[in-house]
Amino acid sequence: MDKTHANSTCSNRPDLRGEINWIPFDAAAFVGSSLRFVSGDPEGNRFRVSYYLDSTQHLKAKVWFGPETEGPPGHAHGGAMAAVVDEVLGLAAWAAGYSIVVGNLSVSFRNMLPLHKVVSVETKVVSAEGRKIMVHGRIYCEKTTYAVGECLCITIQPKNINIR
Ligand SMILES: CCCCCCCCCC(=O)SCCNC(=O)CCNC(=O)[C@H](O)C(C)(C)COP(=O)(O)OP(=O)(O)OC[C@H]1O[C@@H](n2cnc3c(N)ncnc32)[C@H](O)[C@@H]1OP(=O)(O)O
Repeated sequence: MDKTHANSTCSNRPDLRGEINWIPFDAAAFVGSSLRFVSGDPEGNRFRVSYYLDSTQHLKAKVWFGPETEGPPGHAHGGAMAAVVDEVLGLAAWAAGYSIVVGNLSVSFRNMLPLHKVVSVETKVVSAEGRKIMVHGRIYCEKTTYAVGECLCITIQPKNINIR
């Protein structure tokens, strides 16, 4: 059997269902419909994304990396992984109640991510000091970590961002 078809959680099918105890999170209802770059095209060939909150209210995402995310042959572009980390970790801060933009993003690429793969993204708001909200996260599937991110978010006045 093709290894990539060996189990349903890492299959080639864009199965974006959440895991047990994850509840769907409607990002557009929360921050508006501007998040088109990563999660705005659920039928497209770049990314397909579903958001969830886990039982501890941490934001999670299931992400399919489609053929248009290609960088190295057959694998995701580092910028594609960074874009996912940027959106998901930034959104995690919003989901935790902070109106932010991302001020600084660090992404460490740990393994090449095959195209057509569904992976998970986990997030955790690790600190909030003044206007600085630090969010950590990771793109992974089962025991494989593809990228690790550290995202410094800076709070802004909600009136300074036009949510639509
Ligand atoms: C509805 C939207 C939903 C979005 C969901 C999230 C997903 C998308 C995530 C993104 O991609 S956001 C887009 C990419 N980010 C940007 O375009 C941000 C561009 N930068 C800015 O707009 C400003 O630089 C920023 C609002 C971040 C800060 O400007 P301010 O003038 O408001 O703050 P200031 O420069 O006074 O800094 C405030 C504090 O933050 C710190 N800081 C600001 N920018 C920083 C930075 N880049 N790195 C480290 N620290 C930074 C700064 O040192 C200072 O620390 P202290 O209070 O301790 O002195």
